[in-house]
Amino acid sequence: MYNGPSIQIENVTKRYKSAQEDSLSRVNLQINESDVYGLLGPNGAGKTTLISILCGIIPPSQGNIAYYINGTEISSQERRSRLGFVPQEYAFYQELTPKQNLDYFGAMYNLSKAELSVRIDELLEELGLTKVADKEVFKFSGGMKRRVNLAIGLIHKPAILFLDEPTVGVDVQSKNAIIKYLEEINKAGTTIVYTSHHMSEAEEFCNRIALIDHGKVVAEGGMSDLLAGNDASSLQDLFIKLTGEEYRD
Ligand SMILES: Nc1ncnc2c1ncn2[C@@H]1O[C@H](COP(=O)(O)OP(=O)(O)OP(=O)(O)O)[C@@H](O)[C@H]1O
Repeated sequence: MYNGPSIQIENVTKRYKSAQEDSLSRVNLQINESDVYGLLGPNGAGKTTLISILCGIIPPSQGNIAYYINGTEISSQERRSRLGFVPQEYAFYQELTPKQNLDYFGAMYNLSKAELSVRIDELLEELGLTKVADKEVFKFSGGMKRRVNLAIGLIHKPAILFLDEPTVGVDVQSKNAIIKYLEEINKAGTTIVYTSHHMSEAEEFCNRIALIDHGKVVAEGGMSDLLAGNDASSLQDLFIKLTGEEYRD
């Protein structure tokens, strides 16, 4: 399978309007097609800022990002249909059902009615939501809501999927189901970029990570190389070694 670069991030810097400091400073990273790539770091490190820039929600102040599929750079017009984003906040309408939500968000992409209907049934099935497909989402547990959020980000079968804390606030069963599903779509060819505060989850799930602190990349590489190179017994151990034990409130 081709495994060239999927995303090239060059010198990306972000300073929010009216901020005194950069939230990201000269970030350079390469993410490859087969990667499950973790953006990790303490509170306020710049993870959400970086993932929001990568999926095009906010612009960088400086720097450049290029996206590739099978070695060909994708144009800015194509990005919307090839990139997918699952935000930390719920991105759906609580008073609608999963089916209605997926219909609504699916209509924003150029899918035919028939294609959309097949895709919705497929996602509901794969994410264990078929039985509740016609119930309003506000009645759902945290885990079910997370799975609806995920289904919406995947409705157009993106080649590159960004997820900001996709398993926050869910029980072990839903967390397991979400990670297993993401592993499956990664094996089938989807590049995954994700942020998380769950170190054991990230250690198992990601093959590569960038550790970010105060807007800068402080470590980057393959999970096992990084652990061995820093004499760390676990990702949590590495994290504490490189970012310290002080609170980041
Ligand atoms: N809209 C904004 N305007 C000004 N500053 C912001 C804005 N959003 C984030 N910041 C600042 O940028 C820095 C990075 O924030 P960001 O949310 O990217 O961190 P994070 O690593 O995702 O943190 P967390 O783990 O708490 O979600 C922080 O200092 C934050 O206060």
